[in-house]
Amino acid sequence: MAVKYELIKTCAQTGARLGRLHTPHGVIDTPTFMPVGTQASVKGMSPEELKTLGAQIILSNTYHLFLRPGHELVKEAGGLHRFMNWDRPILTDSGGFQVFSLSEMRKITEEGVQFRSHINGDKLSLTPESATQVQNALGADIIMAFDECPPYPAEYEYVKQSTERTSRWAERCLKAHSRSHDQALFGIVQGGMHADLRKQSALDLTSLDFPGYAMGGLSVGEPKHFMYEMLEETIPYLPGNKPRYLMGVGSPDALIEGSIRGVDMFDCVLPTRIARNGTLMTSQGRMVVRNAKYTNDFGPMDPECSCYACRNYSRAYIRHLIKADEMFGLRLTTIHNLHFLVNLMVQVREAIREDRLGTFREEFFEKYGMADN
Ligand SMILES: O=c1nc[nH]c2cc3[nH]c(NCCN4CCCCC4)nc3cc12
Repeated sequence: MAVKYELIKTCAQTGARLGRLHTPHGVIDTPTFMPVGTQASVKGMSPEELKTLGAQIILSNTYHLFLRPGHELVKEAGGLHRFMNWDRPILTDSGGFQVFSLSEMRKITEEGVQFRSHINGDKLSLTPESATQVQNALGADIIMAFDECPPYPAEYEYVKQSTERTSRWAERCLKAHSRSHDQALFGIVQGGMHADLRKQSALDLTSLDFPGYAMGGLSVGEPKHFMYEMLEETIPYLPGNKPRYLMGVGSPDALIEGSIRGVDMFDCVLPTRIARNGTLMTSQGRMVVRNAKYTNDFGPMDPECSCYACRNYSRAYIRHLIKADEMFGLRLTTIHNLHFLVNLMVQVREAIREDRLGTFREEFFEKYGMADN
């Protein structure tokens, strides 16, 4: 098994676990946050800067790379690691979610999904087989089964049909997955906000014995407590010796709450996306550095932060760069936000090691201010 999960310990105070995920391109300490590099680049970041801030694995998107530049070109370049000069682990999402969140004119059948490219309107399709073959060509260490992420809200009957189809698609992905690479194919549990459908989906997928399991269909606009409830309804049916990946989740509160419930892997565009409009995650909560009140503030963005941006630049300078539309400003806010979440997971792992993640949660929320950001 080229990708192997090693459970180190479970937190005595919560259901969190400390682990290490071994992959062909290196080891990942879990729980982990994965920066998102949708089009084979974490926007504005060099691989060296990502390593300096502590990123151990990054995510890229099959949908985007399938549309542009095409998986054949990436394969010809020697695969995604070579193409983007990132020699650590990569995970690729399978494309189903992006088809529904980005493309026009979609048609979903048992075969797969037909859609129009959001770039040039070309009529395209993805199936469990083709999405798996594209990911085999891209060469990520961890690839995802092709699934449907039902919209929220959705009728129970629709979610039931969609979830059962996703289970059939998962089996087709396993059959299509070429074993010639050392890639691990993870299954994605669906089931909407319905405990019975979540349980059935987990049982269907674990019967196929994937090396890891994602929980999809969440972080789609539902209230956060629904998401946490669905984690509690799903995780008991997933094997303890395999990693659990909560897709699309990246606010500080959700990373802590998800870790407490036994999630090992997270990804989200949130830190990089809000950085590009000058919003920062700091130990004192969210801060909009382009706000006029920072015009003459010559202190660091976050006094408690040790990132390159906070050690070398002031709020006034970064505010100026953003107001002046200088690229460097957004690079600094991105460096900070990514470092903030990667470092938050360092603290979460430390708290698990010391059996005090419940206490850490209280202390963090006290300073950061409550959830939903
Ligand atoms: O069910 C899923 N299957 C495959 N990939 C997914 C990716 C997902 N990403 C999200 N949520 C992303 C939410 N994100 C929050 C910050 C702003 C942009 C949207 N849910 C997901 C579910 C899935």
